[in-house]
Amino acid sequence: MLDLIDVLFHQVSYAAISAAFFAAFVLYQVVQTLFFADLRHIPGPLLHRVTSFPHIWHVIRGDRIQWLDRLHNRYGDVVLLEPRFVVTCSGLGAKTIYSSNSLIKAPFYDTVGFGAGHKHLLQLKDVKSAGRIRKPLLKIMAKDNLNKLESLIHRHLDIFIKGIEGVPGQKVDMLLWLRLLAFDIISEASFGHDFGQLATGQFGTLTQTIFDSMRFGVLSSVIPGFRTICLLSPFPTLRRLHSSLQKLLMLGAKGIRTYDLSVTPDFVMAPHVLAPLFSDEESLIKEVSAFMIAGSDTSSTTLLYLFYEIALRPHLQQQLFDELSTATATGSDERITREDVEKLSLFNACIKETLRLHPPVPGVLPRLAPERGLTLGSPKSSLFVPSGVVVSSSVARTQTHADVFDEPYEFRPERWLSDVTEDMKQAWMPFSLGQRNCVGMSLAWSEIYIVAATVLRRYWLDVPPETTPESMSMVEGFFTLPSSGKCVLEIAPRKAQ
Ligand code: HEM
Repeated sequence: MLDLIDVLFHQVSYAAISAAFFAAFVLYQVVQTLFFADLRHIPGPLLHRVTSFPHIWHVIRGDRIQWLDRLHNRYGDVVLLEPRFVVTCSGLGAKTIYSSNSLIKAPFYDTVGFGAGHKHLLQLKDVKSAGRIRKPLLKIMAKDNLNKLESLIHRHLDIFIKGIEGVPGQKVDMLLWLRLLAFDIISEASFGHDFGQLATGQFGTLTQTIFDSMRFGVLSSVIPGFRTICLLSPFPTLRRLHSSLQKLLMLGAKGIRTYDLSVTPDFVMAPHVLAPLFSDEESLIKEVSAFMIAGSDTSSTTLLYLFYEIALRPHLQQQLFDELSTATATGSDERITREDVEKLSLFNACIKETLRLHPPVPGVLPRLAPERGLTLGSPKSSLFVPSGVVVSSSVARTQTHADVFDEPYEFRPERWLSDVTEDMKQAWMPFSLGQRNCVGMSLAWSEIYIVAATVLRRYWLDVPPETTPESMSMVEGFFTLPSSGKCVLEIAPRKAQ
C-alpha cells in the first residue's frame, strides 16, 4: 500500500512538475512574443502579436477596408496586422514595397490558384519569372493592339443597352447589368465566345462558377486547409465551392479548344497568340481562366461606382455630358472609340477619382520583406521590418490618406484637374505599382472609357431612394462590391429630355 502511495505521489509530482514547466514555457513564449519579439516596435493591438484571427475574421466578414481604416486611425501609418504581417498606408511605404524587384510575393498567392500543377501569372512569386510572361503579354495587350477589341466591346454594349432599356420603369440594377457586360466581354476576349448571359439579363452557370471561385479564393486564402475541408465536407455548398475551380478550368479548356480561327483570326488574346508564352496547354488554360476573374468584376465595379457618384451630382453630370458631347465618335457606325474620349480632362478626372475612392482591389497585396529587411517610411515615422515578414500597402486607406488628399472621403474629381502633387500621384495605386502591377490595365481602361462614355452620352442617371450610401458601402470579397449586392439607378434617355 505504502509502495502504491509512493508511486502515485511520484507520478503526481512528475505530472505537476511537467505541467509547471509547460506553463512556464507557454508564459515565456507569450511574454517573449508580446514584449520582446522583433516586431514589438510596430504599433498595433497586442492581440495581433499572438494571433492572425482578427485579420481572418475581417476578411471573412468582408469589412477589412473599414477595419484597416480604424487600425490606421488608432495606430498610425504602419500597423501590425498579424504576428508576421505589417501594413502601411503611406504612399512612400507603397513605393518602397512595390517598386523594388527584390520583394517577392507572399505565400498568400499559393492559395489563389487552380490547385496542383502550373501556377498562373498572379501567383508567380518573383519579378524575373513573372517577367517572362508579362513582357510579351503587355505587348499583346498594349493600347494600340487593343483597337481590335473595341468592336467587341461595342457589340456587347449594344446588347447591354437593349437590356437596360427593356427594364420596367427603367429602374436598372446597374450592378447586375454591368457585371453581365464585363463577364461577356472578358469571356469573348479570352475564349472567343461569350456565354450569352447578357442577352438573358440573368447570371448563368458561368457567372455562378466565377462567383464560387472568388468566394473559394477568399476563404482558402485565410482559412488553413480550407481546400481539404471543402473536399471532405458533407455540405453541398462547400463541395460546390471546391469544384468551381475545376469547372472554370473546364470552361477555359473548352473555350480554347473550340476557338474558331476562321471567325476571329487576328484576335488580340486568341489562343494561338497567347500559346507561345506558355510551356503547355494547361498553363494557357489556367491563365485565360484567371483572366475571367481578374478582368470582370474589376471593370464592372469601377463603372458601377462611377455611374453612382455621377448620378448623385446633377451639376457634374451635366458638365460631363457637355464635355463628352464635344467628342466626335470616329468608330464605325459613329461609335465612340477610346481615342475619342481618353484625353477629356473632366471625364478622366471622374474615373481616377472613382478608382481612388472605390478601388476594385481595396485590401492588401502582400509581399515578403527581403533578406536585408526594409524600412517602411512615412513623413511621420519610419520603422524597420526584418526579413521574411509579410508587408503590404492597405490600398483603400493609402488612397484616402488625410495627409495627401483634402477631404479624402469626398468624391471631388476636380482634385485631379490642377495642382496634382507628387504625393497624390504616389498614393494613387488602384492597379498596384511597379513590375507586378496590373497587366490588364490597358484593356480595363479601354472598356471603362468606351462603356462610360457611351452610357453617359446616352442617358441621364438618377439615384432612387432605395439606393443609399449604406446600400453602396463597400464590402471586400475577392473584389469590391456594394454591401446590398445591388445598385438600382434610374435611367432616362437623353433624347427624351
Ligand atoms: C479596373 C480594372 C482593374 C483593376 C483595378 C485591376 C487591379 C489589379 C491589381 C491591383 C493587381 C495586382 C494584384 C496583386 O499584386 O495582388 C492586378 C494584377 C493583375 N491583373 Fe488587374 N485589374 C483590373 C483589370 C484587369 C483586367 C481587365 C485584366 C485582364 C486580363 C487583369 C489582369 C490582371 C493580371 C493577369 C494580374 C496579375 C499580374 C502579375 O501578377 O504580374 N486585370 N490587377
